[in-house]
Amino acid sequence: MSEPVLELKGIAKTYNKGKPNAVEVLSGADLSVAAGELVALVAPSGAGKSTLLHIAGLLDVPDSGELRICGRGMTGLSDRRRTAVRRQEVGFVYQFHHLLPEFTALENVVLPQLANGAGRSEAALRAADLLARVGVGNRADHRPAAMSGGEQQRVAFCRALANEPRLLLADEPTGNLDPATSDTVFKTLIELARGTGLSALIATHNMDLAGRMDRVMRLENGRLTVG
Ligand SMILES: Nc1ncnc2c1ncn2[C@@H]1O[C@H](COP(=O)(O)OP(=O)(O)OP(=O)(O)O)[C@@H](O)[C@H]1O
Repeated sequence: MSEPVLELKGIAKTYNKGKPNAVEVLSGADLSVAAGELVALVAPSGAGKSTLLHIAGLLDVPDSGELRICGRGMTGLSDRRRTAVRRQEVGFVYQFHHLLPEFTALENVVLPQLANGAGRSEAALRAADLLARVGVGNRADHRPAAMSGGEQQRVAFCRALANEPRLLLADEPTGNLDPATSDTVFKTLIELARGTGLSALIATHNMDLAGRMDRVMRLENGRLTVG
């Protein structure tokens, strides 16, 4: 069997450590996500979901514990190496799309590829293909403000997958949408993930949506348990 794409072992994180306002958020979180596996992350508000996703995506560092991405240990890596791993192996989707407002949908999906060394025409082809796959090919020349919330979020998925990451991390990716749009957009995300064979850890409050994934993990009291 191939090695896990994401492995967390004993991850601990306390904000403002040693101060009177210290907040212990993670206290030994363990998780392993296999290649091609889609895992839902459910947690009460404030339980540390975003903190966990930021650590898994190399945007934050734990106080202790071990993080491995695609079999490689991340402890002690320089900022430069961490940025390179994040750019190549990890895609992020947030609750709000965070697309660049002055660029079109296509350009928003092209730019991360250029930053990763791709040529312009190759990047444009891939962007157009991704946009078509999630049903917004006809919005490629629109700026974010001229798209619906569901369309903006579909473009955000494409941007997250632009550099063919092995791991997708999503923090309530449809939390900002009405229930019907959320449902169709979430389905699109799952189909896209399944179609590209990537692994994903997707936080959601919606148990119905979580149930469509391979496994549900619950974050509570600083630890992860089977949901
Ligand atoms: N930079 C910070 N400094 C101090 N405390 C923080 C910081 N970031 C988060 N926290 C606290 O850590 C806890 C976990 O925050 P986090 O954002 O990870 O939770 P969450 O599960 O994503 O919450 P929500 O579902 O409400 O978005 C919260 O109590 C929060 O107030």
